[in-house]
Amino acid sequence: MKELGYLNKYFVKYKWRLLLGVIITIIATVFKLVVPMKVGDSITEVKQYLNGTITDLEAVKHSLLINILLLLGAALLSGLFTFMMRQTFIVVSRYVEYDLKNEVFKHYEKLSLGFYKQNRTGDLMNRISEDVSKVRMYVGPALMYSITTVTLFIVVVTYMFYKAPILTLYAIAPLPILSIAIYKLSVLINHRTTIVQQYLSKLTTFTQESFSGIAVIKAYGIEPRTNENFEDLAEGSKNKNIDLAKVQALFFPLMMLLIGVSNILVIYIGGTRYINGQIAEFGTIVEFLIYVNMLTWPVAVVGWVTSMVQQAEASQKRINEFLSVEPAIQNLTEERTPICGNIEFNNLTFTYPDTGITALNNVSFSVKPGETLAIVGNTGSGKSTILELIGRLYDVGDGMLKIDGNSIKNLNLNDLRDSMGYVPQDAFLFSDSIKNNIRFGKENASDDEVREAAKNAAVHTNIEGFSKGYDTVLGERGITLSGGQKQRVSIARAIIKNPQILLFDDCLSAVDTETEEEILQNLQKISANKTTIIVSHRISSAKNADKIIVLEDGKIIQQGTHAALVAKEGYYKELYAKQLLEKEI
Ligand SMILES: Nc1ncnc2c1ncn2[C@@H]1O[C@H](COP(=O)(O)OP(=O)(O)OP(=O)(O)O)[C@@H](O)[C@H]1O
Repeated sequence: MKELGYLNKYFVKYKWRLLLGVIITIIATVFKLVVPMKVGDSITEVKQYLNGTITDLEAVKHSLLINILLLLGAALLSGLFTFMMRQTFIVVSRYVEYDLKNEVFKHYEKLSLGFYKQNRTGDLMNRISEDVSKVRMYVGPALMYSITTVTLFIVVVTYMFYKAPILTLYAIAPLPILSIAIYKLSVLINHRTTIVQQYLSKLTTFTQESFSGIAVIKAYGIEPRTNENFEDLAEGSKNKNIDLAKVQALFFPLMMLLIGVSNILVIYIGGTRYINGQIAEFGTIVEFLIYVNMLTWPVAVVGWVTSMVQQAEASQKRINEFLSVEPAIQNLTEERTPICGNIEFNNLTFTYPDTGITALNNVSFSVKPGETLAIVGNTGSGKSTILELIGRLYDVGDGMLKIDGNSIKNLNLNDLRDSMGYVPQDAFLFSDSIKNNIRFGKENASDDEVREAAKNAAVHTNIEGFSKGYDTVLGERGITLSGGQKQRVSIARAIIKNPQILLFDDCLSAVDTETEEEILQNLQKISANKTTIIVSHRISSAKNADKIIVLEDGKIIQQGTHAALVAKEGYYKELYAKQLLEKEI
């Protein structure tokens, strides 16, 4: 229960509703008690009439009618309060589920990229959905059934003891066995359910991957092999489901068996004691039969609830594990720090903490507002790492990377990120309209602003070509954009933000050279007093930059303007010559 203690704050938050739930549960239980009492009374009266103890038939009939009305009233009220009880406990559990999901999601968002690399997306999703659902079972049904059981036990068993103590002992004797048996069975069911879920998750992942990669599967003609793999997984899943069904099928027969034993005991012991005159009223036997049946479910539930709580504890432990992860990147100042865009790398060496790869080695350069810096170099030479560090997606040692003369860590993280328009290497667009994807950079942008940004990113004409224009929906159920179109929508998203620093990570690679030229010219106008950094493999993207740096294995091997670099022997000149040749061919 240590881990579940985390939820106490939610119990405090919803204390009044929960208290109301407890009161309603007690009232519902008291009304439940009236039903067997009146049945017992009615049987006793009929028996007394048959014995001749009572002779007035009309009085018996009248009394029976009153009992029936009371019984009906009590049953209705008990039903109404049971309904209200569910409305309080189950509704509170849904509120807690909602709060917890939001809390976990917000925390996930704060965590840095390293966390996402260390943990699988499936795991993250499971903790926010499956695990939170299991925790809800503790807050809702487990709590509700525990309170019902305790109240019912206190009220019913006390009354039973008052009526016939020895018979009560015999009647409730098999109930602990029932509770333990159900607990054991629930543990088994939960264990097998977990296995079934694991198989289901494998099956879902396989299906999802197969359909995402359907083009590759068809192109390679491997449908039969894929079918076989699917069949194997489905076969495994089926067998595990059958295993689960076997133990689930035991649940009710086991309950029935133990209720049967209690019933037999009540009839036998009750009958004998009535004959011996140790029980005054015949109706008590019938009344006890109803009580035993009433107690069975709550007692069975003790076992079920125990395993539910165990599962919730395990799930909360998993949730707490992630909630206790501190974001590696912390905002160290609440003070506002507007950004001008003076970027300075000073003998910076950076090693990725998780892989130990040194991506940058003693790198120094600077770039001012109004300037464009181009970074070229082989794949894996550290170009993207430079942009990630400027965006503070990773932290560097103190003082190595300065913006506007301050160490990047001393800047307000929100101001820093607000001042940036970052276009990553793999353009990621959301399953939403093109308009909203561009607006992502500026939430309240007008249609005209969206259009203007798209024009500057040279994608306006393409978008107009779609029948629904800017309202065209992208993603799984929408249209698929070409690689170049995606890159340009992603550029429009950065442009519309009108940031002080523009970071383009090889985001023109899928665009033809003419369009590239058009975009670069537009960018020159837009970024007149902004700091722009363009990472590229193409000289055409770099040639107009104010400064160019060439990276190799994390080190700057050349720097200068295009004119200066083509005049010197080295990587840049070779690349230029090669790309010029390719263009001519
Ligand atoms: N998130 C990361 N975690 C660990 N190592 C990384 C990470 N990103 C990149 N690396 C490693 O750092 C080195 C530099 O990578 P980087 O992405 O900066 O190169 P790049 O020049 O941008 O390459 P490309 O042109 O292929 O995009 C590579 O060896 C890469 O494997």
